[in-house]
Amino acid sequence: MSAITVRVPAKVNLQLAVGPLREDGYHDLVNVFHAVSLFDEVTAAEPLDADPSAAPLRVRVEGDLTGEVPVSDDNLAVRAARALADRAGRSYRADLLIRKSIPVAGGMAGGSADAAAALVACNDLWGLGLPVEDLMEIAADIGSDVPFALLGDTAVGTGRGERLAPLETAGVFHWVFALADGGLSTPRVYGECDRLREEAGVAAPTPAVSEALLAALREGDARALGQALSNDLQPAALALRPSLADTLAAGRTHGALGAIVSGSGPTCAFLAESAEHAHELAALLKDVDGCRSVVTAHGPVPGATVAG
Ligand SMILES: C[C@@](CO)(OP(=O)(O)O)[C@H](O)COP(=O)(O)OP(=O)(O)OC[C@H]1O[C@@H](n2ccc(N)nc2=O)[C@H](O)[C@@H]1O
Ligand SMILES: Nc1ncnc2c1ncn2[C@@H]1O[C@H](COP(=O)(O)OP(=O)(O)O)[C@@H](O)[C@H]1O
Repeated sequence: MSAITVRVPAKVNLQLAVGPLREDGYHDLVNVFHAVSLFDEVTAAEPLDADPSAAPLRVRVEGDLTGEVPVSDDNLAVRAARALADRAGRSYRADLLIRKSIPVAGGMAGGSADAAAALVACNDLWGLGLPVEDLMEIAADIGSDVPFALLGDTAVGTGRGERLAPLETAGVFHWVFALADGGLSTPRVYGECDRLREEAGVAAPTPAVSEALLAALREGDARALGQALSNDLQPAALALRPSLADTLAAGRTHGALGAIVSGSGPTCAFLAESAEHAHELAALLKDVDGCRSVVTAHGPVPGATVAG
């Protein structure tokens, strides 16, 4: 096969419990990931030119507002492909094309998604046949959120978020995402979370999964899920981007079952009662100040998958 395309979802964090800062610079987490139907696509193709002096891995990015995405070796998809080639012990070549719909630096793990998609696409293109367990290991070295983009659906991540256990869920949940202008840096938001805790004299709690959240997921109870959503990074994201408080308030006023910053933000996630309610809510939210655009999506959906 000379080109493989992989579709990979964004995530929203249903619970993000942030524990103490570890010596390695990461925080211990309980991170309940939920994959939603907002997708990037990554195509890995055999390079057409046979120039041996050309870079073995090249990347192009298409889509709106992709200015912040590096097209160098720093691109997470390139880093993932390189790590896979290193594991296979050979200098493989590929041209990667990323079609981005997931907001950049938006707290929806778009870069991690592209890395996971590149692993699946190159594993196939290069005929390596590595099992998903091996891809998971490589994924965790690229970033804490990358293993979940391989797995998809709904799962709880512990450690720095890379150790995953799938969660039982029932039914479909309907979401509205309010995308903001500009991104927020993940390390900066974690740093602000530590600073706010220090300022308030509050010790970081040991993270624990919410039983109410697990029950809501098991029962497919959107109303209970809306009540159980929580994000310890939200106060930090709001401190760095105060206008998000207005976006969240607008969603609640318009009847969202739950309103939360997605991960490190600045995307805000709203849980709706139905697909119809999600579309109504989206129409009402699109004129809120500071909101660049609004998209609807459902979850859970599978992780990185070769397109048919
Ligand atoms: C906050 C979350 C929630 O799912 O995602 P985003 O909302 O940014 O997408 C994740 O924890 C982001 O995971 P990811 O974006 O993969 O981060 P990594 O590359 O592993 O780490 C980037 C930086 O974030 C901080 N970091 C990340 C994970 C973690 N458990 N503790 C941390 O303190 C560290 O400063 C680290 O250097
Ligand atoms: N393929 C990629 N897509 C998006 N961002 C990337 C990618 N590769 C590297 N990056 C860098 O990673 C940063 C965070 O990206 P992203 O995963 O979109 O955000 P978040 O961590 O908030 O979910 C971006 O600002 C960008 O500089």
